Amino acid sequence: MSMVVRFLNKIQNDVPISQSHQTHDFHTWALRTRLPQIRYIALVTTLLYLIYTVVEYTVVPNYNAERFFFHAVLVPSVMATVGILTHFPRHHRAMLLLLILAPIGANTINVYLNLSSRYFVYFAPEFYLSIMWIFAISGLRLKHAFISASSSCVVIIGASVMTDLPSTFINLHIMWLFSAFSFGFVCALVLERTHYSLYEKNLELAALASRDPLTQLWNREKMSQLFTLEQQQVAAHKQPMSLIMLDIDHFKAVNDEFGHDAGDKVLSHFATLLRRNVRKQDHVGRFGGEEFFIILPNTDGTQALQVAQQLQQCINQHQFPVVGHKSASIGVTEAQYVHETLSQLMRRADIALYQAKAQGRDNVVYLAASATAT
Ligand SMILES: Nc1nc2c(ncn2[C@@H]2O[C@H](COP(=O)(O)OP(=O)(O)OP(=O)(O)O)[C@@H](O)[C@H]2O)c(=O)[nH]1
Repeated sequence: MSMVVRFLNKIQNDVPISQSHQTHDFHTWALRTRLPQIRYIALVTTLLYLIYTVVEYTVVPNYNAERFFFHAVLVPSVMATVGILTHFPRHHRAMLLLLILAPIGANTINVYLNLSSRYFVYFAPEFYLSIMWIFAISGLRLKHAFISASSSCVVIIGASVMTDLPSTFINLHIMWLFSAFSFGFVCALVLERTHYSLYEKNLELAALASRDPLTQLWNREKMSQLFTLEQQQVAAHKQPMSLIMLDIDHFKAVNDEFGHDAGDKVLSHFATLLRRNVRKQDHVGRFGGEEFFIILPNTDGTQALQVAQQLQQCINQHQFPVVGHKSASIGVTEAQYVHETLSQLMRRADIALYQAKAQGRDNVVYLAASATAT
């Protein structure tokens, strides 16, 4: 079985998921999108089993309590539980386990109740429907559906060949099982691949929606989200957090003298320079125009001031395309308290930036929260 699972992993990874964490993210995302399907199919299956109980009562001459328990109580309650568990993310593993085991159980019950009875042919379609249900209807991902369907087939075929049913009938029965398995498998594979394309498109759209197209830095909305996430760390671990705001000096002159395209190139170079000279955990964004800002998690004001001074040095030493040397004015501040908003922090950094400009540009100014407190 492990070889088969490895094979399935390979097919899925050809999907083409390259990194394992991305595979994990995809399956988490895919499960979220399939939850309504799992919920409603579980509900419909529960109801159909109850109807089936009534029909079965009219078909089987010696209808007994055992049949009633399996088809009116056990299977419907398992499926109803699956449906209910879809509402509780903490229990999704248990839900999936039940969803994998339920069809194996239902098929084993069918084998137990009907295989040796002379009415077997009437009940055989349940096997074929069940295999299709596992792959194409249940909402299970390919690997889990494969485990559930192949285990069911082992039980069904194993029990069928041991009966004294005519071999021609057994051959036909296995043929139908094989057909249901093949159709179901292909259907689940195609569905999973389609899901993965959707997931990739989703990622692309999310990336487009969160980046500034010219510099590829985060845009303001994304910076806001990142700030909120970092704030949770600040609250949880009592870590400091700082903000740096940068504005290229006399940028209008670049556009006026060298044209808008040259201005764009300077902006892109400036963005790359910032990204390369901060830590991986820092978030660099473009505020619009020639203004940039950096969120520095786990960094106090003094450290942020040092980072800003290093950035100022890098900018001064850099030769920008077409225009050569450019400088920037920089405002620095530290978050004052846990619930300070990004706008409040930016306002303070902006005041510091304005002071840096007022002091003749190419300057770094640090503004403590207490300096603006009223
Ligand atoms: N090339 C280019 N220019 C832009 C872009 N966004 C804004 N600008 C220009 O950036 C310039 C900003 O100029 P100002 O705000 O007057 O400031 P400045 O000339 O940099 O002067 P100081 O900030 O006072 O040093 C304007 O000329 C805008 O047209 C952009 O995406 N590309």
